[in-house]
Amino acid sequence: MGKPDVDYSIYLVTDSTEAILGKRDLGKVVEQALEGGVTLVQYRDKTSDTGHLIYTARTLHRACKARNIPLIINDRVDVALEIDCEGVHLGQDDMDIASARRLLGPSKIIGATVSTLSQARIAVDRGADYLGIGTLYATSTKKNTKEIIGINGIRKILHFLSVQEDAAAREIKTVCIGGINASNLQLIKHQLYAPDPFSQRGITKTIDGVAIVSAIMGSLTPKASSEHLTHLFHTPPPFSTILSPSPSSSSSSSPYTNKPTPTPTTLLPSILSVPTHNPLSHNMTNLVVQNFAASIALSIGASPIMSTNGLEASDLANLHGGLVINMGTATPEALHNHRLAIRAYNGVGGPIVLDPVGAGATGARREALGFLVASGWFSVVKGNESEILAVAQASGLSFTSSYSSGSRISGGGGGGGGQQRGVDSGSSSLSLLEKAYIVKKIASRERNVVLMTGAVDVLSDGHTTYAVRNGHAYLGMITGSGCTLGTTISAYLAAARMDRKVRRQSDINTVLSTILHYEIAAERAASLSSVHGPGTFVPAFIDALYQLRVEAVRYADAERGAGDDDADGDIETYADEGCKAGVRRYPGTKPSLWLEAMRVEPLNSIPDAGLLHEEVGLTDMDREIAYEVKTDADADADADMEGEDVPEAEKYY
Ligand SMILES: Cc1ncc(COP(=O)(O)OP(=O)(O)O)c(N)n1
Ligand SMILES: Cc1nc(C(=O)O)sc1CCOP(=O)(O)O
Repeated sequence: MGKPDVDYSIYLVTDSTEAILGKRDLGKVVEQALEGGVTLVQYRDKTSDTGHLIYTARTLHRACKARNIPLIINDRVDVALEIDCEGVHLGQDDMDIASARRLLGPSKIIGATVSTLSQARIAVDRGADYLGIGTLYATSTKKNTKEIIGINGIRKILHFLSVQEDAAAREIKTVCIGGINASNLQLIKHQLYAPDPFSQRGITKTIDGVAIVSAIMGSLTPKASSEHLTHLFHTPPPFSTILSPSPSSSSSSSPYTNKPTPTPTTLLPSILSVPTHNPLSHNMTNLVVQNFAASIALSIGASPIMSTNGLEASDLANLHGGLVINMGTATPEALHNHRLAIRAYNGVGGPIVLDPVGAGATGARREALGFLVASGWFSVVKGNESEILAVAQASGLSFTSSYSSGSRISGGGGGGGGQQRGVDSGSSSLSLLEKAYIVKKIASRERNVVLMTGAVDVLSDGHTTYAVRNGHAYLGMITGSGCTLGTTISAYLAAARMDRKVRRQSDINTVLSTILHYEIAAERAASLSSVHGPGTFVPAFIDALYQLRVEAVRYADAERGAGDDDADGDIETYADEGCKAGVRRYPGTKPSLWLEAMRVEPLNSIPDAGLLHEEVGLTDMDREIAYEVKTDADADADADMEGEDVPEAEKYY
């Protein structure tokens, strides 16, 4: 008999302990889970004697066979042989795979637990059919787990398998295990699909399924729980619905070809969407910039709310706004609130901007970043060079520079290897291509937009990468210009999702529009004769943000043919006193628009030439992230952030 074609998607691993099963009958619970759609069952019983194991295994096998679902026996090759079920699952301390294969023959399924690259390699070589990779997150179901490897540990093993020469490694099935439940399944699946823009194949391995114990066996309604988990596995999370490309589309034609360079015409709709929809910009930002951020949001046509209370985040998330999480002055309590808000916005698909202020400065901040990254998904991550390098590390990436110093440039170090001192950006020793490579690699892995700010901003969504040369040095001399760019991006993303014309465009174009609005406003403000330095720059900058927004509305109106200052529609709404002042000062907006001042360079070919070194072992950060998730009880932020000793943040652009 040939090996069955196995669907690994929802892999039920049973548990007979009272803590999970209670007084219920194992067979009945498994029956209900089968009704709910689990696709594979493993009988795992660590305490019963052999007679009982065989008796129970037979009962379960009957139930599974009735639904054409394979039954796997944990640890015990003898029991599997005796009842002639479909296979076994073997841990590192169990019978070795090659011996099991000899006993069971080629038609049986053999799974192996792995938590390291070498274990994965050996399991493939010895003929395993699938790998149970774990422990993903710590779980009370199994207290003696050997190593909590977190998302990054699983990513490394998947990546390792995908770059092996042999098809056996590349094609072996994989599930992950440990702490998986309905609240994290979609995020896990999303995070473990990590296309590699620099891989010849364009796409790297992802998991074929999730192995679950307590979320089904401990449920009072195993059928409903299995149905729900099945649904979640096959449904993209709310936050990813506008992402592209899908895994299938990426394999046929390369998704990494760059789109045409944006033009004022293509960017204008997203500029207009903010005043049109007046989106909410929900700021969980640092103490230093709250006032400034609110003023900036108002000036671009958004509606700011500076709520740091996680308990009201779900109400706010339902108002279709955008959230900014800014770590500038994060405390343990703030992190706890951030996690609540991240979950609320992810739950409804609302955009979130992460501004990891000062993430490279201290261990506490790196931990905080790990905590946030493990809490959910961010539409955009923006930061200066050292902050983005810290994000790379939290994402399990480390880089070796071959262009500049030849040194290791993994996360947290400022300026190509030095320690970030404050939260200011410091100097850089990375070349533009190195920055582009790093930004593209993270964006591709996280499937979001990553923006590294600096004299030249670099942004990428993993497919398209741009360098933006607009802006003015005064932005780097005032407090909060980086933070308030985050606020501006949140409003733009929210407006894009509310706008029929912009909704389908990729987030990178929305972020690009935001940067251009922001930085061309800075250029304009700085050029005024009334501006003598950073002090006079600030009010002029707020004015200019406002004026550019008004001019864009007028320009669009003129383009549509209305042409006069008293036109109806959008123009009527925004033609207030300040608007008229703006127009008097900058007449002749038709037919040209300030967007024509954009200095955007598409970075079409970023070489792979040894820029990246992906670590093969687990980093301390991986363990930290895994630890943060394991304690998931939401009260855990407190202890983790003890010892925060960084002065209140001043964020320089
Ligand atoms: C799918 C899957 N993956 C991993 C395990 C763990 O197996 P093992 O290492 O043998 O540990 P115990 O289950 O025996 O505690 C598994 N059972 N299933
Ligand atoms: C059986 C098992 N093996 C693990 C490993 O890491 O090898 S973790 C685990 C228990 C998973 O239980 P739950 O889904 O309730 O978290």
